Amino acid sequence: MTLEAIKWGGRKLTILDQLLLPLKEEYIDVTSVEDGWVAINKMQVRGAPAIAIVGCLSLATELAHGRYSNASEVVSLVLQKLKYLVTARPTAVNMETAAKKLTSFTKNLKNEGKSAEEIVEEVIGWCEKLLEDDVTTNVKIGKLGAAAVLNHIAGGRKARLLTHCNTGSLATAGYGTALGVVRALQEAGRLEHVYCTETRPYNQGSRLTAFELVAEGLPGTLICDSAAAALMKEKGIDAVIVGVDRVAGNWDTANKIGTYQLAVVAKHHGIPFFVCSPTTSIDQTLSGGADIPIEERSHKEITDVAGTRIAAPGIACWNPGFDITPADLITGGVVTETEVIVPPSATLSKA
Ligand SMILES: CSC[C@H]1O[C@H](OP(=O)(O)O)[C@H](O)[C@@H]1O
Repeated sequence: MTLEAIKWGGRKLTILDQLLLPLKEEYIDVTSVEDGWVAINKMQVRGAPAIAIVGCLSLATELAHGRYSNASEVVSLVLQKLKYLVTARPTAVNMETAAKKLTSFTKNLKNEGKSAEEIVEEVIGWCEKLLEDDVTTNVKIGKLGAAAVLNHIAGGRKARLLTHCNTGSLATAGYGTALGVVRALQEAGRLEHVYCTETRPYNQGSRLTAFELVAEGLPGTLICDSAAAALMKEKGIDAVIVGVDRVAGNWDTANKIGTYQLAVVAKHHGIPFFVCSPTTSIDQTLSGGADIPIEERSHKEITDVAGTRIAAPGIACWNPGFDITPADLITGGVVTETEVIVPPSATLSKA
């Protein structure tokens, strides 16, 4: 069974409220672009592919339930709403990529002389396809990533992995990216164990990945973020595998805060480090990781636990949501739905 974080049926959108997991499984209605923006910004839905899908489907449901007098009205509404959705969270590029593609798709429809009703229908269809295509993309990433991991394991042994943050069914339309690779290894009978970090401060690992591992019967163990180096030294980890929020043209990669230190430690231990990236997360407009905008999140995520302040009053905080892993540390490669690319600067050898 895979968890369904995004439900689309009868032109209505409901999403699993990830702020309540794992204690409550509750779906909320998203009836407008404003609802979609808030759900993304508050992280009721999160994960780069899921952000784009929910953003676009929030537009689809709003369009489906509106009335328009002419094609120009629909087109300018679509363009304006897409610009707004891109502002909900800055680091993951997927919403921006989808907005660029849908903007030019919509403009073309008008140039072809389509009516308001036809444009509405085609835009809705485009958004629905984004949802459908994501699962297919993830399954391909899973297969390619599993084969790439197994290439580093001699003698038909099963894989022992470490993953960070949540990249599974909850972060995508289903199956997942890095967690899709874990799933593919399990399906092939080649997964021995997967360790997941708790992923402070939002705890995507302990709240979401652990929830998915338990729900799907995958052999998993939760560790503190600070146990990662000891784990690599003592538990015979074969590969570290993570998702991405944005990959720059030179393969520098933005992902959840803490990813960079895992890549440094993996390199020290001679463990291949993989990032799983749908091609929609690759931003060729940026030449390097320094150009990727990093989201800073509320200090409350560090100072408070479950609504109760635990940090010393008066302390200053710094809470970047993401960090940049330089291309030379991505020694296993960037796994997309079409290929595995090892950045030319990445070499796997023990420090
Ligand atoms: C499959 S993308 C998952 C991606 O989402 C994370 O960020 P957030 O939970 O803040 O949306 C993260 O960096 C993951 O790798």
